[in-house]
Amino acid sequence: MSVKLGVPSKGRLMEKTFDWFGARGVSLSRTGSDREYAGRVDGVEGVSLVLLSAGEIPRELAAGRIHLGVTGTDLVQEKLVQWDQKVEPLAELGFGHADLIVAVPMAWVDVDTLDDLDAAAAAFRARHGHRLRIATKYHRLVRDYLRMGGVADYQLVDSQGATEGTVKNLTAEAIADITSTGETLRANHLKVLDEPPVLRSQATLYRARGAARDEATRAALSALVARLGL
Ligand SMILES: Nc1ncnc2c1ncn2[C@@H]1O[C@H](COP(=O)(O)OP(=O)(O)OP(=O)(O)O)[C@@H](O)[C@H]1O
Ligand SMILES: O=P(O)(O)OC[C@H]1O[C@H](OP(=O)(O)OP(=O)(O)O)[C@H](O)[C@@H]1O
Repeated sequence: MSVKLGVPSKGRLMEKTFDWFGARGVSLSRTGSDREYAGRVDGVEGVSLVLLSAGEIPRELAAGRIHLGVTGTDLVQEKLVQWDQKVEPLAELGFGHADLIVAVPMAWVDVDTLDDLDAAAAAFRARHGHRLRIATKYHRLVRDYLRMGGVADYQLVDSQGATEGTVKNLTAEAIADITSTGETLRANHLKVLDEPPVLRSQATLYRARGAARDEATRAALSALVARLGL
């Protein structure tokens, strides 16, 4: 069996991942038509490329269907319970940097910290009869962060995209999402809480723990990892 290397199939992470491997003598490329999710690996034996959504790579690693995978730290830590028992980070790749943050409307001049948010949430519930809504797709990470930060009286509402728009659309009062330049937040009149972020994320190469059970796959995996200088 060959080593299966999972790489994001499109978007911001794919090209930079190809560049990162290329700079280390391992050439990744897409084959076939623009729309065909097929690819090849040159420069090292016994490795095949699996093009996947970045969001699915954590699950594929945990299931052992791919041996190595590139995806964001945020997606691994959100999607895998006890992620460090399932995957091992081999290298931070130095791109795809983004912070997972909590943001509130700029107009909330009294809310800058988690303590302020907790007070605002209690006041909101007293006034409106329902809990303050925070829109996010990072349910697990955000719930843990708010619990540690002492924020109690809120509810998470699911948002799988365009999360910053939920406040304007009146489906949430606050959001928790990834930001890099901050432009999307500013354009939607939101400000980041003056606290450490929930998580600082970047693209990372992970190895599936417990994958590569046969000797040939283990040897090919070791050769690839050595070739990458890890
Ligand atoms: N603005 C940004 N700048 C840098 N990195 C970002 C930004 N937004 C998201 N990311 C990172 O890119 C990675 C992939 O996110 P993305 O939402 O594109 O994946 P996805 O949901 O699997 O996409 P798709 O399902 O459309 O393939 C995540 O790790 C995320 O942290
Ligand atoms: O700080 P910025 O540089 O403005 O980037 C942040 C935006 O980028 C991501 O969205 P993406 O483009 O992946 O679209 P999405 O809303 O569909 O997730 C993220 O969810 C933010 O909305």
